[in-house]
Amino acid sequence: MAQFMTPEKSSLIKNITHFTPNVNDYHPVIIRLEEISKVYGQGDTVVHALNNINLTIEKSEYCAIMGASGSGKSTLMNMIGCLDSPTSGRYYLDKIDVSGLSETELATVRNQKIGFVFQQFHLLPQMTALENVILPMVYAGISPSERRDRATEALERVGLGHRINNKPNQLSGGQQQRVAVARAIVNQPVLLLADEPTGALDSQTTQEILDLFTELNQSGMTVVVVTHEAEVARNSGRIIWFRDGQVIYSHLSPDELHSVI
Ligand SMILES: Nc1ncnc2c1ncn2[C@@H]1O[C@H](COP(=O)(O)OP(=O)(O)OP(=O)(O)O)[C@@H](O)[C@H]1O
Repeated sequence: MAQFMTPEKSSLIKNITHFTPNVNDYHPVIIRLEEISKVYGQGDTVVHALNNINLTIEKSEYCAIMGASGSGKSTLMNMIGCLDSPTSGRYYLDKIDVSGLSETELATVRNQKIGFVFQQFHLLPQMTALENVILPMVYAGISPSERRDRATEALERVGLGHRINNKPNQLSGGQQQRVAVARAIVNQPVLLLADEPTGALDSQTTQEILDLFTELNQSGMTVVVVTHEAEVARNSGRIIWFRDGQVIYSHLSPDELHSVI
């Protein structure tokens, strides 16, 4: 990734504290949360949205985060995605201690390390599929000629090589989510982080997106999906179950899910 960084971004990353890696580790830890808490409000209105979370996710794992409404899933997703900072605790993403980073540094880490997929796709309507996928590479400082090649390749990978010049309103919901996945993977992130990625899709299209996640995971991508849907969680290899801001089960298998819901 370093060759794609602008000099400013490269120096930012150099200043970030690194977690000491275990060189013999075949499954490097991509996400390590140590005693992470997130507290909103104070006094009578205090909410412990995350309460002393310890969690690790290794490279090439495919995890689903589940739990009742209000259990802390979105707060955790924001934390893992470097969109919010914890009240206390440490978070290491790909061995970088991100807990104490500034907004600018967090934005750089997000751009380089994480691909996001959201329920509502969040594509820019005036841009073509290709231009939408090119966008994160502009922020990453990649040369214009390389941007086009890589965006085309990413769209081909999600099965949309024939629709690269279509705008979002000329594509189905499933196709728009595929564009969003192409945009998420184009900077070769260490983590694909999806928040209710099939919430706006019908069951057939849901399966297509789940198959795409499986394929990406089988090629080595670490995938974390926040979901309410058992069907989506069962597609993963490991389910993390939340209740009241705490991890109740950290390693449920898809077969064990029926005993919890
Ligand atoms: N900005 C905020 N200010 C105050 N309380 C908040 C804030 N954001 C979340 N909370 C509270 O933190 C707790 C966890 O919320 P969170 O949104 O993480 O849950 P969730 O599991 O994602 O819920 P849902 O499935 O309904 O999206 C809830 O009690 C919520 O009301």
